[in-house]
Amino acid sequence: MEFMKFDADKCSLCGICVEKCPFGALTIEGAGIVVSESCRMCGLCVRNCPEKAIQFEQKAKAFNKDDWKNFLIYVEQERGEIHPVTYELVGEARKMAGKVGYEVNCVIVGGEGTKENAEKLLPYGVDHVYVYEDPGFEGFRADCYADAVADCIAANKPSSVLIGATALGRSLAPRLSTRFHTGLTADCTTLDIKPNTDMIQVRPAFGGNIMAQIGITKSRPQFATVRYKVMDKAEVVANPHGEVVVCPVNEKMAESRIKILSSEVIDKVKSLEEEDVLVVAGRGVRNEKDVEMCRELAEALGGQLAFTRPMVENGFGDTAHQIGLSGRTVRPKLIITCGVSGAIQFTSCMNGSECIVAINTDPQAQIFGVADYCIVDDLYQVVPELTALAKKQKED
Ligand SMILES: Cc1cc2nc3c(=O)[nH]c(=O)nc-3n(C[C@H](O)[C@H](O)[C@H](O)COP(=O)(O)OP(=O)(O)OC[C@H]3O[C@@H](n4cnc5c(N)ncnc54)[C@H](O)[C@@H]3O)c2cc1C
Repeated sequence: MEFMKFDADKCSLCGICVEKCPFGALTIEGAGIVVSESCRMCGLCVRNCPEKAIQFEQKAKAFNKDDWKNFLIYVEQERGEIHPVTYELVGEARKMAGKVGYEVNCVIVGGEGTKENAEKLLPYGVDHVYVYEDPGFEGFRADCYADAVADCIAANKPSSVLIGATALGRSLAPRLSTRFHTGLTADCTTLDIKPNTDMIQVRPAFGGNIMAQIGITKSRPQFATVRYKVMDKAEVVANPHGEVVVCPVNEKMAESRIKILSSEVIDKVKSLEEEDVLVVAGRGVRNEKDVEMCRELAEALGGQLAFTRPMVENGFGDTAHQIGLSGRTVRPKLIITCGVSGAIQFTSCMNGSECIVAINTDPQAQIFGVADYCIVDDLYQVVPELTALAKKQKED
């Protein structure tokens, strides 16, 4: 551990630090103390050392970027299935890896069935999938999952680690970047790589007013989380060449301080990102009753209703159904916008949709710049007609 300093002359190898460490991060090896990535810098060893032989070292040691190579992607599992954001991360990593000659590797942690899931990644051109499978990893717990991924990072020294910006990913990524005393850029929307292997990480900042380019230039690995549905999914390759590597799991690694007393599977509601058809109500929709008119169209098409930000702010919908920089990014097969002007904060998060239909009375509305079908008309005429057509088609 780069930030802990041991004074071998003062250390009597009494073992008190090893005993006091709540994370099992210290071991006596030979004539010295070795600190692993499990160290959380809690300082208990420093406080308890009778010889004052341990100190925090504030300044980072010189490091060589060339010692850290390749991409590592954290593979999230959700009820035994690989989260689809993983394939998007693989796709993006493969593009960047091609520019600097890196491998694209993955790490997957979980209980029974994890190795089988690991095999599913090989057709997408992944070089190695490191598997940490143990009954102790059944169900996500941030502490022991972080131990396993940290073990993989320490063993393989990746230059960049990509994690989905999901609820679990957002819990795991900062824990890992803190352990390795390096940077994390959360919620990236674009990634690229320079010839010197520094990633160019772009994300909205200051509430979406600017797109910031962030670089982690003085440490490795570079951690980034990426929102689901922002990047293209990896394509299957013609000649997969990768391999699954089963990594040893010791008892300590799979041990969590979080005990799951009971769990209940709740009916999964499709998120906006997973939906194939979306109807968006913008400020051209005047009141609650008219919002229901748009909902009826969404339901007739077998999809969901979404909103622009002003509509959420006015209480017509919840934030989980808001599209845009301060909401969700979506790429459905069909999106119909009703009374939406097409501000950049909205369009930048839906312009990857396969088919965009826009209804707006203003022929100059910006939304028509990204739409495949432009309906310059009153939504109060068009929406009921579309709903009637969709219902009729269902019946036929
Ligand atoms: C930092 C920041 C972050 C933001 N994040 C988001 C975000 O995440 N999501 C988001 O949506 N916005 C966001 N915004 C706000 C964004 O800039 C726009 O203000 C917003 O998207 C506009 O919403 P709107 O299109 O519903 O309303 P308006 O811009 O008011 O557009 C209403 C449209 O309806 C049309 N219309 C009116 N009546 C009818 C009718 N009868 N039939 C057909 N068309 C009609 C009008 O011609 C008009 O074009 C953000 C802004 C900032 C500064």
